[in-house]
Amino acid sequence: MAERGFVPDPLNLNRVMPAQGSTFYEVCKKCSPEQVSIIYYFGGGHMKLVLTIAGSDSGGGAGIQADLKTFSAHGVYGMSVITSITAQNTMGVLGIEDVSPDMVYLQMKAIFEDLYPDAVKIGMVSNEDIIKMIAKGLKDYNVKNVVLDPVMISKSGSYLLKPEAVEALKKELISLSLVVTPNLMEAGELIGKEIKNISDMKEAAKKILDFGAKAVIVKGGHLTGDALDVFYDGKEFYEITSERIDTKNTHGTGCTFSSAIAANIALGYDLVESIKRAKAYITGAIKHSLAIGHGVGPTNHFWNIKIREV
Ligand SMILES: Nc1ncnc2c1ncn2[C@@H]1O[C@H](COP(=O)(O)OP(=O)(O)OP(=O)(O)O)[C@@H](O)[C@H]1O
Ligand SMILES: Cc1ncc(COP(=O)(O)O)c(N)n1
Repeated sequence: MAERGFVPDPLNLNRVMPAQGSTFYEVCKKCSPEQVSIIYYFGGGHMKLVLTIAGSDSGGGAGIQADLKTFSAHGVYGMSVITSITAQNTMGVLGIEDVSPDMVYLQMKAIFEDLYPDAVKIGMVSNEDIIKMIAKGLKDYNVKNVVLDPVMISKSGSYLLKPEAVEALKKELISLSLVVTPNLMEAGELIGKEIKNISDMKEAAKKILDFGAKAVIVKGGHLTGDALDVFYDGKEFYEITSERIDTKNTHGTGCTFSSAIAANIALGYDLVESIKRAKAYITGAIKHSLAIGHGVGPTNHFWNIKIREV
């Protein structure tokens, strides 16, 4: 059944695709979270572009790999600036090798001078020199719509940001961001106080906003009870909640959530709506997470896309 320029998926896979030549693109508003909810636009030339500046996770569950999968699951065109290469799997991080700051800048130049993104997500930034170079790139190319995930320590306990670089992250990147997405520990590091409850989360959001971000969402994934995140934009607090899913397979949740926010911003949703959509997406990705590997398995980035029944 064709509607508003869309035709049914020719493979009859319960997915809707745009009619040839259509310029219409949107995420399906009618679909329930359990249904196929992405409509792909294949008309060419109209895809939104989203960039991730982050570390590579060889295991594919977090970092650049999670970000690009998330972008694809939202029907946006994904690009990457790699800051560090990690040798990593579901059990831990075996090693980290940082990319040189000059090479980080060159990747940014290559992208911004040709494929200017509609939104940018920043994840693992590793050290002070890389942070300064990213800040320079964002200023040189007047980059807006930055979603900053201040990644510090992996779930498996490895430092992904050198502890002495926390100040540089605060000083150089937060003020260039549309929204910052710390988890409890990261919010605590940024404000120098342990975060234990919702009232602490609100206090942290306020203080981080004072560092110059336009908005902050403090994620409560590591609390108990419902998975409650606190959003603050300087005017209002929103508590964005979902059921807590009982699974150990949560590798890359933060990366996936922040990338989904960036993808939704690129698609044209306002910040609060982008966060609500990203929350629905990460909740589904955790619900359908993958019990692969021997440790903390990854989320399922394509849970909402029915590709083929097997
Ligand atoms: N078990 C869970 N059930 C439902 N939602 C969850 C669960 N764990 C995390 N979340 C949600 O996932 C999103 C990411 O939060 P989380 O606190 O896990 O980020 P993070 O610690 O930065 O992730 P990462 O360690 O992968 O960087 C938030 O919206 C959070 O509420
Ligand atoms: C390259 C990279 N970036 C981010 C994370 C955080 O993800 P998690 O906390 O789930 O390990 C990671 N492990 N690796």
